[in-house]
Amino acid sequence: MSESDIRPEILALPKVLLHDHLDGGLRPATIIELALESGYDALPETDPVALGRWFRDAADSGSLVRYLETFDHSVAVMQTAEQLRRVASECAQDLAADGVVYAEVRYAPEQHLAGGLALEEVVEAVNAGFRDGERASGGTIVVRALLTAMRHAAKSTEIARLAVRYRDDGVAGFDIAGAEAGFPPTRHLDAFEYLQRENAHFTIHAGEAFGLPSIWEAIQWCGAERLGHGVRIMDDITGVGTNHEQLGRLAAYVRDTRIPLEMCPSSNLQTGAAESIATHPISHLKDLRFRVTVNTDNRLMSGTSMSREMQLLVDEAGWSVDDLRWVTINAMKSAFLPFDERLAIIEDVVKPGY
Ligand SMILES: O=c1[nH]cnc2c1ncn2[C@H]1C[C@H](O)[C@@H](CO)O1
Ligand SMILES: [Zn+2]
Repeated sequence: MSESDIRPEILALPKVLLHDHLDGGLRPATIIELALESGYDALPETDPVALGRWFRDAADSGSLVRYLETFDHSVAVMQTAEQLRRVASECAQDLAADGVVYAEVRYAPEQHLAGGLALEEVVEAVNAGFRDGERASGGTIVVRALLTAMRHAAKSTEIARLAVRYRDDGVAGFDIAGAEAGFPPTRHLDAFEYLQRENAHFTIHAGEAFGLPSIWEAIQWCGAERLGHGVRIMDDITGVGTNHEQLGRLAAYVRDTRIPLEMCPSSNLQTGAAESIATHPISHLKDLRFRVTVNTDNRLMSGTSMSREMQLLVDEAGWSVDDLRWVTINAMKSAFLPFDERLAIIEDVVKPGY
C-alpha cells in the first residue's frame, strides 16, 4: 500500500505516536540533497524514488542487525546543526500532515558527533528543528524528543544526564536501542538507576529480537515505564486461541500494571519479529486489553506512516475505528508529558476527532 492509497477518513483521524526514530524517517529527497551538499558519496541510489525503495528492500532482511545497517546512510547526513535542524523540522511537518497531534521522536545524540558537534549542540539543533516544524504546521502538532543511548556503546549514563538536563526544554525521556541479542538492558543499569533517582522517564527497546529475559530485565531490573515493541511478551502466554489461555507471571504483570507496549507492526515484519499484519500479536494483545499502542518505528525503512499502519490494521487485521480511538487514547495516556497536558490533548483534540 502506498501513501496515495490511504483513505481520507483515516488520514483525518488525530493520532499519537510514541515510537518513531528521527534517523529512520528522513525524506529520501532530503538525504540526496544533504549528501550532495556535504560530499557524502556512499549513497546506494541518487534518485529519491529509487532511494526510498532501496531503504525498504534493504531493511526487509528478516534480521534486526541487517535492518540497522541501513541507518549508516541517514546518520551520515545528520552531522551538522543545519542538517539536524532541517531533518527535525521536516519530521514534525510530515507527522503533522499525517494527522499526528502528539509525537515523541527519538534519536541517539552520540551518533551525530562526527562533524564536531558537542552533545548539547545536537540536542539544541534538533529541538530548534522541532519548534520550526511545529510552527510551520500551524501548531497542530506537539513534538517532544526522547534521547536514545546505543546499547552496544558505553555512553548511556552521559546520555541519561543529557536527557535530565534538557527535561524542561523539549526532551521528554530516554531510551536504549540497537542490536538486542547480546546487549541486555542491565548493561546500562547505572543510567536507569540515575534516571529513577531523578524522577525521569524512560522506555527500553525490549522483546523485539530477543525474548522474555530482555523484557523482564527492562521492567524488573531497570524500571522501564514503557516497552519499545514488547511483541515477544506473547512467549509468556500459553494456550493462545484455546479455552485454556493463560498469562504467565511476567505477561500478567505487564497487563496488570498497564505497562504500555509501543508496537510497530510493519517494522516487525521486516526484522522477522512477526509474520504478517493479520497475525501480528498486536491484535491479540489488544483483545486481552494490554495497553497497546500503534507506532511507525522507522517511516523511511518501512515506507510507512501512522495512517498506513492504522489502515493496514483495519484492512488486514479487522480493526474498527473504535479500536483506533482506543489505541490513540492509550498512547496519549502513556506519553511522557505532564498529566494535565496529556488530559488536555485527549479531551480537546483526540476525542473530538473520532
Ligand atoms: O526497531 C529498532 N530496534 C532497535 N534499534 C533500532 C530500531 N530502529 C532504530 N533503531 C536504532 C537505529 C538508530 O540509529 C538508533 C537511534 O534512532 O536506533
Ligand atoms: Zn525502535
